[in-house]
Amino acid sequence: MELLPRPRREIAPGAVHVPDWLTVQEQRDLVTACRGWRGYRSTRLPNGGVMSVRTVCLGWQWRPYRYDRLREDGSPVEPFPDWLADLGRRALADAYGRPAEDYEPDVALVNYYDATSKMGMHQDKDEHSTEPVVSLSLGDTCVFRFGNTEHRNRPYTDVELRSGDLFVFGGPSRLAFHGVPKTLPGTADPDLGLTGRLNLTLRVSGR
Ligand SMILES: O=C(O)CCC(=O)C(=O)O
Ligand SMILES: [Fe+2]
Repeated sequence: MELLPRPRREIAPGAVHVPDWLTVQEQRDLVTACRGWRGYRSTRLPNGGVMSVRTVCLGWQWRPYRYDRLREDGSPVEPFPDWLADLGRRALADAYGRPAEDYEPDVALVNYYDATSKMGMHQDKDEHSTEPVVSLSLGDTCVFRFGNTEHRNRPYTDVELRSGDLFVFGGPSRLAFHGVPKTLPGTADPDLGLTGRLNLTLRVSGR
């Protein structure tokens, strides 16, 4: 039960957290869409590591560290739907308080976190574009660590991202290191019908 409204907050220049941005119905619809996308899998990294999140890409396949037309098994990538680009424009406009008609995201990473998944500190730097990243969270709350553009260590700010929250990072924060040190299992509203956490990041590939 939400008691205190959480304010919109600029975490760093160009990095804005907008709590409770999605309505409950929009969250349900997004969960349904996420269930429809096929091929969630743990990404294997060139250093031999395997990510603990399971990911499906839309529009372009992220194959660390580049975007590709095809998935690893040669199958086609799920299309990036027009409605998701519309949602991205609305998100950007609300986060920055300015029109965003020219924002044209063409790739999304949809990450599923189970109770033990995390994501290490990294930069989203495989896009050939300086356009912002739009992040939408569903299900379990997580600790989202938003750092600086220099390195993966302090200073950083830990932000709780809950279901329905929007986070946008662009401008001077576009290449800030960020990660998810943990989720808080069991915090999702049972009515959402999602065990764990989903995060969508909308990006402009620049391809
Ligand atoms: O799950 C999140 O909130 C962040 C995901 C992320 O940083 C990414 O997909 O690059
Ligand atoms: Fe990222």
